[in-house]
Amino acid sequence: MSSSPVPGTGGAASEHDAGGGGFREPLLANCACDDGGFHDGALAAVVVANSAHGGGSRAKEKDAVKKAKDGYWVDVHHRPAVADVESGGGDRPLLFSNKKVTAALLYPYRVLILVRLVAVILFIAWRIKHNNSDVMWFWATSVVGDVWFALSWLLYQLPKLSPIKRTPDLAALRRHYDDLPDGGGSILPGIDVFVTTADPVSEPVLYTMNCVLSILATDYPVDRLTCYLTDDSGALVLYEALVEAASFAALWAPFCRKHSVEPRAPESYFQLEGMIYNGRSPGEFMNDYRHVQREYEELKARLEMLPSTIKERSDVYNSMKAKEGGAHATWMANGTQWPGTWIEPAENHRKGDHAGIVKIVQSHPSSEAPPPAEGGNNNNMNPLNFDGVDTRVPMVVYVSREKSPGREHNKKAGNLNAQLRVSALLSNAPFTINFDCDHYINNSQALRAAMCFMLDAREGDSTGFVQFPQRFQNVDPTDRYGNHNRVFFDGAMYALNGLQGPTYLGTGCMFRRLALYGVDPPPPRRSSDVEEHGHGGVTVDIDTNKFGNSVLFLNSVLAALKQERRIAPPELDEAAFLAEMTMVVSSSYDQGTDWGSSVGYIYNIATEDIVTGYRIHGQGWRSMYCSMEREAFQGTAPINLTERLYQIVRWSGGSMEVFFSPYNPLLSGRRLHLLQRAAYLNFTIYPVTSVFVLLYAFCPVMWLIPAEIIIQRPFTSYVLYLVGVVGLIHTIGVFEIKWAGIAWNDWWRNEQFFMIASMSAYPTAVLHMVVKPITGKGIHFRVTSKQTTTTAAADDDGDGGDDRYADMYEMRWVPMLIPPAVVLFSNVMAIGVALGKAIVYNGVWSAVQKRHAALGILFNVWIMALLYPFGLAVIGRWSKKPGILFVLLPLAFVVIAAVYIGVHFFLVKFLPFMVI
Ligand SMILES: O=c1ccn([C@@H]2O[C@H](COP(=O)(O)OP(=O)(O)O[C@H]3O[C@H](CO)[C@@H](O)[C@H](O)[C@H]3O)[C@@H](O)[C@H]2O)c(=O)[nH]1
Ligand SMILES: [Mn+2]
Repeated sequence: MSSSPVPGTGGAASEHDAGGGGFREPLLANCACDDGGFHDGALAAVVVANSAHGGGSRAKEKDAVKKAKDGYWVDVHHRPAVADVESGGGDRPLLFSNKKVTAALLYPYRVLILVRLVAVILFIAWRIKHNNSDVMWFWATSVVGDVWFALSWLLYQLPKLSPIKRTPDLAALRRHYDDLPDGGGSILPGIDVFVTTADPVSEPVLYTMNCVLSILATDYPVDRLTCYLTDDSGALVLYEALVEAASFAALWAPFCRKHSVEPRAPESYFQLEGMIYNGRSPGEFMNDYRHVQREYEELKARLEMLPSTIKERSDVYNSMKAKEGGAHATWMANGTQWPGTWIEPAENHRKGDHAGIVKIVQSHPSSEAPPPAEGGNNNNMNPLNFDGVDTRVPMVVYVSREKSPGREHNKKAGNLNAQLRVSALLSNAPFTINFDCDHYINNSQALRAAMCFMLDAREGDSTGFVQFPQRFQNVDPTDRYGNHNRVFFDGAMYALNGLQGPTYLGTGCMFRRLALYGVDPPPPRRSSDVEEHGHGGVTVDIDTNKFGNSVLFLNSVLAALKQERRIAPPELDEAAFLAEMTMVVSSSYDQGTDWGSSVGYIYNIATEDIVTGYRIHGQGWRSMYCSMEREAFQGTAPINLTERLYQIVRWSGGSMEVFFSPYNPLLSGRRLHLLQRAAYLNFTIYPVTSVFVLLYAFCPVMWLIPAEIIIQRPFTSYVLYLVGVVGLIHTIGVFEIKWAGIAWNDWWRNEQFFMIASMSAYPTAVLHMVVKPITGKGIHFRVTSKQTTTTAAADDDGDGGDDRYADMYEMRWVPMLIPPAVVLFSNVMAIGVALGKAIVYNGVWSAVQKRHAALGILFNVWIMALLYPFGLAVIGRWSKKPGILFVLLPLAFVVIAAVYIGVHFFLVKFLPFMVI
């Protein structure tokens, strides 16, 4: 396919400008997600507000930012005739448009990269030539460090040379797949949606159910969608919560459809303050809204009560059965014992030791009464008027895989694989999408958007997965701990999008089922090939060694290869079918098969996401990064520094594990694009950089010793070179910020977090790798804490501020925090002492010495600036007052300088031989 840029002319209708039948503009103008409820006044204002934008100035501001962002991108024009012949796609539509960075921005960006490359080479050559240092071992190590920095920067930078942005064309998808002229309904393919949860305690049930509800109410044909929740703890609470959520969905989903509500996660929706009504029935909105909100409050109350409801019920049953003796079981509402974990743990009923469970919570809509004909459906169950609205709810399935003591369960990857197999038996949709339980669908068009990429005429068939950016809703406005990660999500990922595609990021990713099964992409079709269904031209061994011992599962793989779109469960003797489903989630199913290696999500690596994406790319599939005007998904991020760093340990350690695995990007992945390979290589080695960063960070200590120690002479040229190469990184950054459409703050936070992690999380991960051959233990997948301290820490400091970010001010000291603390402390000391020395030796120091001192201090200040968020974390709740460090630090410098001067003159007088 060839393409030519024609700036300024519109390409295919984009998600944003799709008119009429397409996606409407975001419904919400002003979504300050404050805790405040929805007052009647506000509600009235909503309905009246209509086009008079509630949050006018903010909306305008947003518009301006958006324009500025898009101003740096131009359409890549597609010449249909060429592509159609090449792809053999015949009548298949183009479903997305491409944009690339404008030449005016891209070329200077590339030139700067080249300039820096040259500068770095000159710098290293200069250092080697001037091997003159007061501490030679340090000199040698730092030269090695500089070479490493250079290589790792290259691996990081080269894949970013030609970023691409792609916008799904939802209107075209509707035209070609939904509103078919002959009234044939929708021909969209099925999607199996997976939600994983580790347990109901570390991952609040309310979040998980909101995730499920956002799926059940999303805009996709209900009979093509199945929602699976896999509970890795086998807890009855989660099963019953799912039952409750599915039944609430019967009200929630039609309400969302009728009033075009966004987002379709009720907790977030009911927190919205102002919105423009965009549905079809403004007159009925207020009444419906109040009714649904009341019902939702009741659902929440029931969810909260579940543990005690279950406990009380179980107590009653247990006392009834007391005479028969036996353990204290946990009982389901229907009077049978729960096969999973019990409140009072017992043999075969405790965490890590329980049976596999598959329960259909809500059956497939086809097995129920057909949707109401126009004007129908005003039954007693539903007091609202849902005339003409599809009131059906997609199929909902609860899964908990079997756990046995002494077996490796492979954490999230194992969980997802079990889900993949169960779904193959039940619905076998050709596409799957998975969510962490703390993420929800924020844009009800998101699944359709992903489908635009999967079904596109050009690259649809070779697209293995479609990844969306991860966005977070609970991060403080200053993003103190760099949770938004925009440099990664909007920089690195758009960059890869111009190569073979973004990496898999763990959540919000739609997969082609076959790509997950380890099947190769189909060979490019030529125009002479006839349009055929099925995965033509690829041979796959479908055997039990590869896929395991379930005949039904093997059949499902065959069906998937033929692209038979089964979505309703096969008709089979129910008992036998249940037995087979339980078998595919048994804890031994994977053993001796390719699950976890060449089939499914990959095992034994803490970042199952990166490596699974790598495996799929290595087979030649491509992936797509899907950006939407209204964020597709939202999730939560750890806003507590300790938690955040644990997460980084897992990511960086997991990434390095990839290097020492069969998925090493230097050696494997036969069909990887060269620069894509470079990017993956960078992912697997970047934490090593921290070893050298740490070394440099300790340099300021030299101020604390009496002698002047110069690590590289001539020192002035050295510092100037450093300023040059570091300065160039930031100049390149200025360009990158522009095309990535991010703020300077995002960039700076990223720099700061790289530094903080380089002193804590990354070296910890490196250490893990070093001792791994001895201990045999990999990086532990520790579930990221999601507990909100909002209620616990209710404003006890009386400052009246909101405590939404209470968790941010709590730092748990753990060993990995020692190095940054030492660096921070020695920097503060060093600056203070340097100040004292400058005063004491005023008039004694030569001009050169003064210059050296000034340059040294420059370095200290730089490190302090990078460590700023860490400094805030250290002072805990004091950091609520912005800018406090700017008072505290100078104070500390002055005190230290004074102490230094005092000690100095004391020594001069009494112990002259010890003068410092
Ligand atoms: O034994 C386990 C452990 C975790 N999970 C699930 O895995 C998901 C992610 O776990 P979390 O602790 O929230 O990890 P994060 O640090 O938030 O996850 C990021 O990093 C992970 C890789 O390290 C990716 O898998 C995630 O998608 C990505 O959001 C959650 O839904 C968990 O329920 C399980 O199902 N079983
Ligand atoms: Mn998470």
